[in-house]
Amino acid sequence: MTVQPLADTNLFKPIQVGRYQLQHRVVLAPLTRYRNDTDQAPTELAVEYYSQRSSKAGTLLITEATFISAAAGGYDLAPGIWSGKQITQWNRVFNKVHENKSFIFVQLWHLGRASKPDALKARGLPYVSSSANYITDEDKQLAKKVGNELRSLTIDEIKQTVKNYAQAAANAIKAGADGVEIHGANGYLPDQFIQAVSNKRADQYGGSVENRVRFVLEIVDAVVAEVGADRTGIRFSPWGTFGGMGGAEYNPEEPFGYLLEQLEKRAQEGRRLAYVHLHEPRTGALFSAHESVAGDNSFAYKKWSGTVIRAGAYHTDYNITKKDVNQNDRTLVAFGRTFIANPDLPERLEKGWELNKYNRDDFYGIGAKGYIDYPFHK
Ligand SMILES: O=C1CCC=C1CO
Repeated sequence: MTVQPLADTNLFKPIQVGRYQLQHRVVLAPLTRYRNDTDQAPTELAVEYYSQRSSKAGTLLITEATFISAAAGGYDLAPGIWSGKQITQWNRVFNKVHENKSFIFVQLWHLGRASKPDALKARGLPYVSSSANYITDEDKQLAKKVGNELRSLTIDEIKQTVKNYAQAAANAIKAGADGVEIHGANGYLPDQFIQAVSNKRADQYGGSVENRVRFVLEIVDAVVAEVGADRTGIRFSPWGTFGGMGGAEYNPEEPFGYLLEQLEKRAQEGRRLAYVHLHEPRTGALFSAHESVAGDNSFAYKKWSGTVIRAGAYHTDYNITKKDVNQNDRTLVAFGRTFIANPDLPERLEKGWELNKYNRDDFYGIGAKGYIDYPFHK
Protein backbone atom coordinates (compact mmCIF):
# COMPACT_ATOMS: atom_id res chain seq x y z
CA MET A 1 0.00 0.00 0.00
CA THR A 2 1.53 3.33 -0.98
CA VAL A 3 0.68 6.42 1.05
CA GLN A 4 0.05 9.79 -0.55
CA PRO A 5 -1.07 13.16 0.85
CA LEU A 6 -4.86 13.49 0.82
CA ALA A 7 -4.89 17.14 1.89
CA ASP A 8 -6.30 18.26 -1.46
CA THR A 9 -9.22 15.81 -1.42
CA ASN A 10 -12.67 16.27 0.10
CA LEU A 11 -11.39 14.24 3.06
CA PHE A 12 -9.93 17.45 4.45
CA LYS A 13 -12.80 19.78 3.69
CA PRO A 14 -14.95 20.86 6.69
CA ILE A 15 -18.45 19.37 6.79
CA GLN A 16 -21.60 19.87 8.87
CA VAL A 17 -22.73 16.58 10.45
CA GLY A 18 -26.00 16.96 12.33
CA ARG A 19 -25.54 19.96 14.60
CA TYR A 20 -21.72 19.83 14.47
CA GLN A 21 -19.15 21.46 12.16
CA LEU A 22 -16.33 18.98 11.62
CA GLN A 23 -12.99 20.22 10.32
CA HIS A 24 -12.35 17.11 8.17
CA ARG A 25 -14.00 13.84 7.09
CA VAL A 26 -11.82 11.19 8.76
CA VAL A 27 -13.89 9.35 11.39
CA LEU A 28 -12.87 6.95 14.16
CA ALA A 29 -14.91 3.84 13.41
CA PRO A 30 -16.65 1.97 16.27
CA LEU A 31 -14.14 -0.60 17.52
CA THR A 32 -14.81 -3.18 20.19
CA ARG A 33 -11.67 -3.50 22.33
CA TYR A 34 -12.85 -5.55 25.35
CA ARG A 35 -10.84 -3.36 27.74
CA ASN A 36 -13.47 -2.06 30.14
CA ASP A 37 -13.62 -2.73 33.87
CA THR A 38 -15.67 -5.37 35.67
CA ASP A 39 -18.59 -2.92 35.90
CA GLN A 40 -18.45 -2.60 32.10
CA ALA A 41 -17.35 1.02 32.46
CA PRO A 42 -14.50 2.73 30.56
CA THR A 43 -11.18 2.88 32.41
CA GLU A 44 -8.65 5.70 32.71
CA LEU A 45 -6.79 4.10 29.78
CA ALA A 46 -9.92 4.59 27.67
CA VAL A 47 -9.83 8.29 28.54
CA GLU A 48 -6.29 8.43 27.10
CA TYR A 49 -7.17 6.21 24.08
CA TYR A 50 -10.05 8.42 22.92
CA SER A 51 -8.18 11.60 23.83
CA GLN A 52 -5.26 10.60 21.58
CA ARG A 53 -7.60 9.88 18.65
CA SER A 54 -9.43 13.19 19.06
CA SER A 55 -6.19 15.18 19.00
CA LYS A 56 -6.86 16.83 15.62
CA ALA A 57 -9.56 19.42 16.34
CA GLY A 58 -12.85 18.86 14.58
CA THR A 59 -12.64 15.05 14.38
CA LEU A 60 -15.73 12.84 14.74
CA LEU A 61 -15.21 9.73 16.86
CA ILE A 62 -17.67 6.89 17.31
CA THR A 63 -17.21 4.90 20.51
CA GLU A 64 -16.83 1.17 20.64
CA ALA A 65 -20.21 -0.58 20.65
CA THR A 66 -21.86 0.09 24.01
CA PHE A 67 -24.67 -1.98 25.53
CA ILE A 68 -27.97 -0.15 26.05
CA SER A 69 -28.78 -2.37 29.06
CA ALA A 70 -27.46 -5.43 30.90
CA ALA A 71 -30.03 -7.53 28.98
CA ALA A 72 -28.56 -6.28 25.68
CA GLY A 73 -25.10 -7.54 26.54
CA GLY A 74 -23.34 -10.77 27.43
CA TYR A 75 -19.73 -9.86 26.65
CA ASP A 76 -18.11 -9.08 30.02
CA LEU A 77 -15.47 -6.51 29.09
CA ALA A 78 -17.47 -4.52 26.55
CA PRO A 79 -18.95 -1.29 27.93
CA GLY A 80 -22.48 -0.25 28.80
CA ILE A 81 -24.26 3.07 29.20
CA TRP A 82 -26.98 2.02 31.67
CA SER A 83 -25.38 2.52 35.10
CA GLY A 84 -24.35 5.61 37.03
CA LYS A 85 -20.73 4.51 37.11
CA GLN A 86 -20.69 3.92 33.34
CA ILE A 87 -22.15 7.38 32.73
CA THR A 88 -19.57 8.95 35.07
CA GLN A 89 -16.66 7.16 33.42
CA TRP A 90 -17.86 7.94 29.89
CA ASN A 91 -18.16 11.58 30.97
CA ARG A 92 -14.39 11.59 31.68
CA VAL A 93 -13.78 10.29 28.13
CA PHE A 94 -16.09 12.84 26.52
CA ASN A 95 -14.59 15.75 28.48
CA LYS A 96 -11.12 14.97 27.08
CA VAL A 97 -12.49 14.70 23.52
CA HIS A 98 -14.17 18.08 23.94
CA GLU A 99 -10.96 19.62 25.35
CA ASN A 100 -9.49 18.72 21.93
CA LYS A 101 -12.46 20.41 20.24
CA SER A 102 -13.59 17.13 18.70
CA PHE A 103 -16.91 15.31 18.80
CA ILE A 104 -18.01 11.83 19.87
CA PHE A 105 -21.09 9.68 19.27
CA VAL A 106 -21.87 6.58 21.36
CA GLN A 107 -22.67 3.44 19.37
CA LEU A 108 -25.75 1.79 20.95
CA TRP A 109 -25.57 -2.00 20.93
CA HIS A 110 -27.93 -4.93 21.54
CA LEU A 111 -26.47 -8.37 20.79
CA GLY A 112 -29.66 -10.39 20.43
CA ARG A 113 -28.74 -13.90 19.29
CA ALA A 114 -25.05 -12.92 19.01
CA SER A 115 -24.89 -12.96 22.81
CA LYS A 116 -23.82 -15.89 24.99
CA PRO A 117 -26.65 -17.94 26.56
CA ASP A 118 -24.41 -19.01 29.47
CA ALA A 119 -23.36 -15.44 30.30
CA LEU A 120 -26.98 -14.28 30.14
CA LYS A 121 -28.12 -17.24 32.26
CA ALA A 122 -25.56 -16.32 34.92
CA ARG A 123 -27.24 -12.92 35.15
CA GLY A 124 -30.75 -14.39 35.08
CA LEU A 125 -31.34 -12.85 31.64
CA PRO A 126 -33.11 -14.39 28.62
CA TYR A 127 -31.40 -15.22 25.30
CA VAL A 128 -33.54 -13.47 22.71
CA SER A 129 -33.77 -12.44 19.09
CA SER A 130 -36.40 -11.69 16.47
CA SER A 131 -36.95 -15.46 16.24
CA ALA A 132 -35.59 -18.65 17.81
CA ASN A 133 -33.16 -18.94 14.92
CA TYR A 134 -29.58 -19.72 16.04
CA ILE A 135 -26.47 -18.57 14.20
CA THR A 136 -24.80 -21.98 14.64
CA ASP A 137 -25.67 -25.43 15.94
CA GLU A 138 -22.99 -24.98 18.62
CA ASP A 139 -24.94 -21.99 19.95
CA LYS A 140 -28.05 -24.17 20.02
CA GLN A 141 -26.31 -26.97 21.91
CA LEU A 142 -24.84 -24.54 24.46
CA ALA A 143 -28.20 -22.82 24.99
CA LYS A 144 -29.87 -26.18 25.63
CA LYS A 145 -27.06 -27.28 27.93
CA VAL A 146 -27.28 -24.19 30.15
CA GLY A 147 -31.08 -24.05 30.02
CA ASN A 148 -31.32 -20.67 28.29
CA GLU A 149 -32.70 -21.48 24.88
CA LEU A 150 -33.07 -18.74 22.26
CA ARG A 151 -36.59 -17.38 21.96
CA SER A 152 -38.46 -14.66 20.10
CA LEU A 153 -38.96 -11.35 21.83
CA THR A 154 -42.61 -10.82 22.75
CA ILE A 155 -44.37 -7.68 21.53
CA ASP A 156 -44.17 -6.20 25.04
CA GLU A 157 -40.44 -6.96 25.19
CA ILE A 158 -39.95 -5.32 21.77
CA LYS A 159 -41.67 -2.18 23.03
CA GLN A 160 -39.52 -2.21 26.19
CA THR A 161 -36.34 -2.70 24.15
CA VAL A 162 -37.22 0.36 22.05
CA LYS A 163 -37.61 2.33 25.29
CA ASN A 164 -34.23 0.99 26.45
CA TYR A 165 -32.56 2.37 23.31
CA ALA A 166 -34.13 5.78 24.00
CA GLN A 167 -33.02 5.67 27.64
CA ALA A 168 -29.48 4.70 26.62
CA ALA A 169 -29.43 7.63 24.19
CA ALA A 170 -30.55 9.96 26.97
CA ASN A 171 -27.82 8.52 29.22
CA ALA A 172 -25.19 9.12 26.51
CA ILE A 173 -26.20 12.77 26.18
CA LYS A 174 -26.32 13.10 29.98
CA ALA A 175 -22.75 11.74 30.03
CA GLY A 176 -21.75 14.50 27.62
CA ALA A 177 -21.72 12.70 24.28
CA ASP A 178 -22.53 14.73 21.18
CA GLY A 179 -24.83 12.06 19.80
CA VAL A 180 -25.53 8.38 19.36
CA GLU A 181 -25.20 5.85 16.57
CA ILE A 182 -27.78 3.06 16.49
CA HIS A 183 -25.84 -0.13 15.74
CA GLY A 184 -27.99 -1.69 13.04
CA ALA A 185 -25.16 -3.63 11.40
CA ASN A 186 -23.19 -6.86 11.63
CA GLY A 187 -25.93 -9.28 12.61
CA TYR A 188 -26.89 -7.68 15.95
CA LEU A 189 -30.46 -7.32 17.14
CA PRO A 190 -31.81 -4.72 14.66
CA ASP A 191 -30.17 -6.65 11.77
CA GLN A 192 -31.76 -9.85 13.13
CA PHE A 193 -35.13 -8.24 12.50
CA ILE A 194 -34.26 -6.58 9.16
CA GLN A 195 -32.96 -9.72 7.48
CA ALA A 196 -35.16 -12.65 6.43
CA VAL A 197 -32.34 -15.11 7.11
CA SER A 198 -32.87 -14.56 10.86
CA ASN A 199 -36.39 -13.11 11.14
CA LYS A 200 -39.05 -15.84 10.87
CA ARG A 201 -41.80 -13.97 12.73
CA ALA A 202 -45.40 -14.13 11.53
CA ASP A 203 -46.58 -10.97 13.32
CA GLN A 204 -46.25 -7.26 12.46
CA TYR A 205 -42.47 -7.49 12.94
CA GLY A 206 -41.87 -10.28 10.43
CA GLY A 207 -42.51 -11.46 6.88
CA SER A 208 -42.66 -8.43 4.54
CA VAL A 209 -39.82 -5.90 4.27
CA GLU A 210 -42.13 -3.28 5.78
CA ASN A 211 -42.67 -5.51 8.82
CA ARG A 212 -39.02 -6.55 9.17
CA VAL A 213 -37.77 -2.95 9.32
CA ARG A 214 -40.52 -1.87 11.73
CA PHE A 215 -38.39 -2.55 14.84
CA VAL A 216 -35.36 -0.52 13.69
CA LEU A 217 -37.61 2.36 12.60
CA GLU A 218 -39.30 2.33 16.02
CA ILE A 219 -35.84 2.55 17.58
CA VAL A 220 -34.94 5.47 15.27
CA ASP A 221 -38.16 7.33 16.10
CA ALA A 222 -37.75 6.79 19.86
CA VAL A 223 -34.08 7.85 19.90
CA VAL A 224 -34.80 10.89 17.70
CA ALA A 225 -37.67 11.90 19.99
CA GLU A 226 -35.26 11.64 22.94
CA VAL A 227 -32.10 13.36 21.65
CA GLY A 228 -32.94 14.87 18.26
CA ALA A 229 -32.40 13.68 14.69
CA ASP A 230 -29.29 15.87 14.36
CA ARG A 231 -27.66 13.93 17.18
CA THR A 232 -28.61 10.49 15.86
CA GLY A 233 -26.77 8.33 13.34
CA ILE A 234 -27.33 4.73 12.31
CA ARG A 235 -25.06 1.99 10.97
CA PHE A 236 -25.90 -0.80 8.49
CA SER A 237 -23.91 -3.56 6.80
CA PRO A 238 -26.15 -4.33 3.81
CA TRP A 239 -23.69 -6.83 2.33
CA GLY A 240 -22.41 -8.27 5.60
CA THR A 241 -22.20 -12.00 6.28
CA PHE A 242 -20.88 -11.68 9.87
CA GLY A 243 -23.22 -13.13 12.51
CA GLY A 244 -25.00 -15.38 10.03
CA MET A 245 -26.35 -12.54 7.93
CA GLY A 246 -27.03 -12.37 4.18
CA GLY A 247 -27.39 -15.81 2.76
CA ALA A 248 -28.32 -17.24 -0.62
CA GLU A 249 -30.76 -15.34 -2.87
CA TYR A 250 -30.35 -12.30 -0.61
CA ASN A 251 -30.64 -8.86 -2.21
CA PRO A 252 -29.83 -6.22 0.43
CA GLU A 253 -31.08 -3.42 -1.79
CA GLU A 254 -34.59 -4.68 -1.02
CA PRO A 255 -34.70 -4.22 2.78
CA PHE A 256 -32.02 -1.54 3.01
CA GLY A 257 -33.31 0.40 0.00
CA TYR A 258 -36.75 0.54 1.60
CA LEU A 259 -35.27 1.38 5.01
CA LEU A 260 -33.27 4.28 3.57
CA GLU A 261 -36.38 5.53 1.79
CA GLN A 262 -38.18 5.60 5.16
CA LEU A 263 -35.28 7.51 6.73
CA GLU A 264 -35.35 9.98 3.82
CA LYS A 265 -39.12 10.39 4.26
CA ARG A 266 -38.50 11.34 7.89
CA ALA A 267 -35.76 13.71 6.74
CA GLN A 268 -38.17 15.43 4.34
CA GLU A 269 -40.52 15.87 7.31
CA GLY A 270 -37.76 17.72 9.20
CA ARG A 271 -36.16 14.79 11.02
CA ARG A 272 -32.96 14.19 9.05
CA LEU A 273 -30.48 11.94 10.86
CA ALA A 274 -26.95 13.26 11.33
CA TYR A 275 -25.69 10.43 9.11
CA VAL A 276 -26.12 6.93 7.76
CA HIS A 277 -23.00 4.80 8.27
CA LEU A 278 -22.37 1.90 5.86
CA HIS A 279 -19.99 -1.05 5.99
CA GLU A 280 -18.41 -1.65 2.59
CA PRO A 281 -18.84 -5.09 0.98
CA ARG A 282 -15.06 -5.62 0.96
CA THR A 283 -15.20 -6.13 4.71
CA GLY A 284 -18.54 -7.91 4.65
CA ALA A 285 -16.99 -10.94 6.30
CA LEU A 286 -15.31 -8.69 8.88
CA PHE A 287 -11.98 -9.32 10.57
CA SER A 288 -10.25 -9.36 7.23
CA ALA A 289 -9.78 -6.92 4.40
CA HIS A 290 -9.50 -9.90 2.12
CA GLU A 291 -12.71 -11.84 2.56
CA SER A 292 -14.58 -9.44 0.37
CA VAL A 293 -18.17 -10.16 -0.53
CA ALA A 294 -19.82 -9.02 -3.74
CA GLY A 295 -21.88 -5.86 -3.67
CA ASP A 296 -21.87 -2.09 -3.92
CA ASN A 297 -23.32 0.60 -1.66
CA SER A 298 -23.98 3.12 -4.44
CA PHE A 299 -27.72 2.27 -4.24
CA ALA A 300 -27.79 3.99 -0.85
CA TYR A 301 -26.96 7.41 -2.34
CA LYS A 302 -30.04 7.18 -4.57
CA LYS A 303 -32.32 6.53 -1.59
CA TRP A 304 -30.74 8.75 1.09
CA SER A 305 -29.87 12.41 0.38
CA GLY A 306 -28.08 13.05 3.67
CA THR A 307 -24.58 12.52 4.99
CA VAL A 308 -22.95 9.10 4.55
CA ILE A 309 -20.06 7.61 6.48
CA ARG A 310 -18.38 4.68 4.70
CA ALA A 311 -16.15 2.15 6.43
CA GLY A 312 -14.21 -0.87 5.30
CA ALA A 313 -10.46 -1.26 4.76
CA TYR A 314 -10.02 2.20 3.19
CA HIS A 315 -6.42 2.12 4.40
CA THR A 316 -5.61 -0.55 1.81
CA ASP A 317 -5.92 1.75 -1.22
CA TYR A 318 -5.81 5.54 -1.02
CA ASN A 319 -7.11 5.76 -4.60
CA ILE A 320 -10.37 4.14 -3.50
CA THR A 321 -10.52 6.58 -0.58
CA LYS A 322 -10.02 9.53 -2.95
CA LYS A 323 -12.64 8.26 -5.40
CA ASP A 324 -15.30 7.59 -2.75
CA VAL A 325 -14.79 10.81 -0.79
CA ASN A 326 -14.53 13.01 -3.90
CA GLN A 327 -17.58 11.59 -5.69
CA ASN A 328 -19.89 13.98 -3.80
CA ASP A 329 -19.81 16.46 -0.95
CA ARG A 330 -21.60 14.33 1.66
CA THR A 331 -19.26 11.38 2.29
CA LEU A 332 -16.98 10.81 5.27
CA VAL A 333 -14.66 7.82 5.69
CA ALA A 334 -14.33 5.85 8.94
CA PHE A 335 -11.08 4.06 9.74
CA GLY A 336 -10.87 1.25 12.29
CA ARG A 337 -7.79 -0.89 12.57
CA THR A 338 -5.59 1.83 11.08
CA PHE A 339 -6.86 4.32 13.68
CA ILE A 340 -6.00 1.79 16.40
CA ALA A 341 -2.36 1.87 15.27
CA ASN A 342 -2.17 5.58 14.39
CA PRO A 343 -3.53 7.90 17.11
CA ASP A 344 -2.79 10.84 14.78
CA LEU A 345 -4.28 9.17 11.69
CA PRO A 346 -6.02 12.29 10.29
CA GLU A 347 -2.70 14.15 10.14
CA ARG A 348 -0.89 11.15 8.64
CA LEU A 349 -3.53 10.88 5.89
CA GLU A 350 -3.48 14.63 5.27
CA LYS A 351 0.31 14.78 4.95
CA GLY A 352 0.90 11.37 3.37
CA TRP A 353 3.04 10.12 6.23
CA GLU A 354 3.79 6.42 6.64
CA LEU A 355 1.35 4.50 8.85
CA ASN A 356 2.14 2.37 11.89
CA LYS A 357 1.08 -1.21 11.25
CA TYR A 358 -1.55 -2.62 13.59
CA ASN A 359 -0.96 -5.78 15.57
CA ARG A 360 -4.14 -7.86 15.63
CA ASP A 361 -2.81 -9.79 18.67
CA ASP A 362 -3.15 -6.60 20.75
CA PHE A 363 -6.65 -5.59 19.66
CA TYR A 364 -8.18 -7.01 22.85
CA GLY A 365 -6.85 -7.34 26.38
CA ILE A 366 -6.16 -5.33 29.51
CA GLY A 367 -3.41 -2.72 29.86
CA ALA A 368 -1.67 -0.10 27.78
CA LYS A 369 -0.03 -2.39 25.23
CA GLY A 370 -1.75 -2.12 21.87
CA TYR A 371 -4.15 0.44 23.30
CA ILE A 372 -2.44 3.73 24.12
CA ASP A 373 1.17 2.95 23.25
CA TYR A 374 1.13 3.36 19.47
CA PRO A 375 3.42 6.32 18.64
CA PHE A 376 2.41 9.65 17.17
CA HIS A 377 4.37 10.71 14.09
CA LYS A 378 7.68 12.28 15.11
O1 LIG B 1 -19.90 -4.55 14.86
C1 LIG B 1 -19.11 -5.34 15.35
C2 LIG B 1 -18.48 -6.50 14.67
C3 LIG B 1 -17.57 -7.11 15.73
C4 LIG B 1 -17.78 -6.28 16.93
C5 LIG B 1 -18.67 -5.31 16.70
C6 LIG B 1 -19.13 -4.27 17.63
O2 LIG B 1 -18.27 -3.17 17.50
